[in-house]
Amino acid sequence: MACSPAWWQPWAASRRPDAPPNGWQAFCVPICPDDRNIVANALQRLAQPKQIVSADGRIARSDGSTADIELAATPFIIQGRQDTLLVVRDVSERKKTEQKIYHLAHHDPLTGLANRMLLKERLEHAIAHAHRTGKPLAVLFIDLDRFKGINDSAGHSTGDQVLIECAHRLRHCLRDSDTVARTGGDEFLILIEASTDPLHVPAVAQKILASMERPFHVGGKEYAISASIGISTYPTDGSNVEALIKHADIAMYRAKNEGRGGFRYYSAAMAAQSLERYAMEGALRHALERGEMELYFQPKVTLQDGRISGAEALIRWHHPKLGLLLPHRFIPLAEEIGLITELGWWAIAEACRHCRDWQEQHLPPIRIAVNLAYSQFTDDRFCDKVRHFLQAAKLSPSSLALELTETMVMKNAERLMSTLQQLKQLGVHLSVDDFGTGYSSLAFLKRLPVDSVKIDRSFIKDLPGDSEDVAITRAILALLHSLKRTAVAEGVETRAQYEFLLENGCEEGQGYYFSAALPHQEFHALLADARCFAV
Ligand SMILES: Nc1nc2c(ncn2[C@@H]2O[C@H](COP(=O)(O)O[C@H]3[C@@H](O)[C@H](n4cnc5c(=O)[nH]c(N)nc54)O[C@@H]3COP(=O)(O)O)[C@@H](O)[C@H]2O)c(=O)[nH]1
Repeated sequence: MACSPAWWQPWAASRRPDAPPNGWQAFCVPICPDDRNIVANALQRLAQPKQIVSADGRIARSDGSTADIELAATPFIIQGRQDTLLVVRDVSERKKTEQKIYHLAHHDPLTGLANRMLLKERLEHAIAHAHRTGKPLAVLFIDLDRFKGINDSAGHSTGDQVLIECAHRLRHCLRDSDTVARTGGDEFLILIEASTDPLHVPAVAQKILASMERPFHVGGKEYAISASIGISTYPTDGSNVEALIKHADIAMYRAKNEGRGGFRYYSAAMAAQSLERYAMEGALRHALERGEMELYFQPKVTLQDGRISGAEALIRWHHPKLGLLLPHRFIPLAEEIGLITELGWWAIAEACRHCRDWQEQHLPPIRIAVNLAYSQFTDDRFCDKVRHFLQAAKLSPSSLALELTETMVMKNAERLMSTLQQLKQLGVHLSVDDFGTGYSSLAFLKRLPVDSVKIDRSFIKDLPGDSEDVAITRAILALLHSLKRTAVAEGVETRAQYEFLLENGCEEGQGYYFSAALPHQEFHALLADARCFAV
């Protein structure tokens, strides 16, 4: 066997044997010991005539590093004698590029975690292994709670830093043999293999939840999020990659719906509910274009004289199969799937149109109130859009009231303050809904440019019998009066409640004692009647 001098170069001239390299043993010297068998095995296949064989291996460089090589052996016959031409190429650069491409294709560029493709590959191997060994495995589907709020309020680069830190914390909660993947914006999948201890997976889930609840520090500011986790296990919850991921996802949705910051194992009952949810989602996406949404109107009454001062527009859905649905059956879903903004603008346009119609028919003038969703209100052009809808309906801004919950305002007070001020300048009436449930400070309430505050029905419910609610309601009324805000009591259901509120100076009330929410024709009739609710 004769080798060209180039074969020895990378390995080191100084280490070249004195005698010219000869024979298989000598040829193998530069090849890394671990790879010699691979090369030898490949060359043995040359025993088959006319066969070209190739093999990959590594050679040791003089500096201690290694180079990737590719060997191609071609048998040939010269003057009746069989020989072999062995061509060896340094393919280190090509290998590096291949590895780079593989890494890019299998990893998330932001966090460096595995991506969905790699997770699926590993899960497929893990399922095969679990099938052979009988050791179960678990898939954890993690979705961050309130992450979108960070992106919306602090910007995407802050959001990115939070995601990087999340990835770091997740890795710390797991063994090296487990796989953590980022599979979407704020979604992560984890593969836990060979979890024979039944307490191991819930313990990991708890550890992850605790680690996500620690505050995140970015750019000198502190951010709080939590995580919801769904868990599926092999073989109980599925026998293939798709089923296990889908079922962990369903369980995650359940964890989220049950209050966030927790984990749930998948169960077959969840699948049925999830099908129901998908059907509901599909129907909701078409409800507006199919004309299935309707606004109902509940009167607001001036307690002193019993006259209708306004109405709250409350959305209803005529579901083609389920009949008339109240907002709690579909508003949370509309929020989740991003449809709430469209529904919200439809409600504003529709409420303005009805209010203008009543004015044109010379009914007693009233102000129409519409509920806002948080995502709708955080739109930078919110005020311009409101102005546009008012102009389109030819309605004066003072005839429109917008209701925001206290929790909504507290979520991002500083950013929303400027929108509130713009709306105030426009002349729209602003009202804080569900007051008393959101822990806003008195100083904060004083700064809020709102006209009226609705006292949450939980304080009204047990009036006047419950001494604590009596004290709280009196305190809220005194506070609102000193801040010169109009007080509106929600959920007034009895005459005793009405009298208590009237005696304590509450200006307006809304509730079944006066009227439930009504379809627009019935509300029109009530208004035309110039009905006075005072007794
Ligand atoms: N973003 C949007 N949210 C909307 C819209 N329309 C409604 N909503 C939200 O749904 C919440 C519930 O509405 P609804 O089921 O219609 O309930 C309202 C009343 O029917 C109910 N109510 C009224 N009087 C009483 C009463 O005496 N007792 C009692 N137990 N319930 C009563 O309260 C709801 C109105 O309350 P509030 O808004 O707090 O004044 C609704 O609260 C909105 O959050 C929409 O278009 N967009």
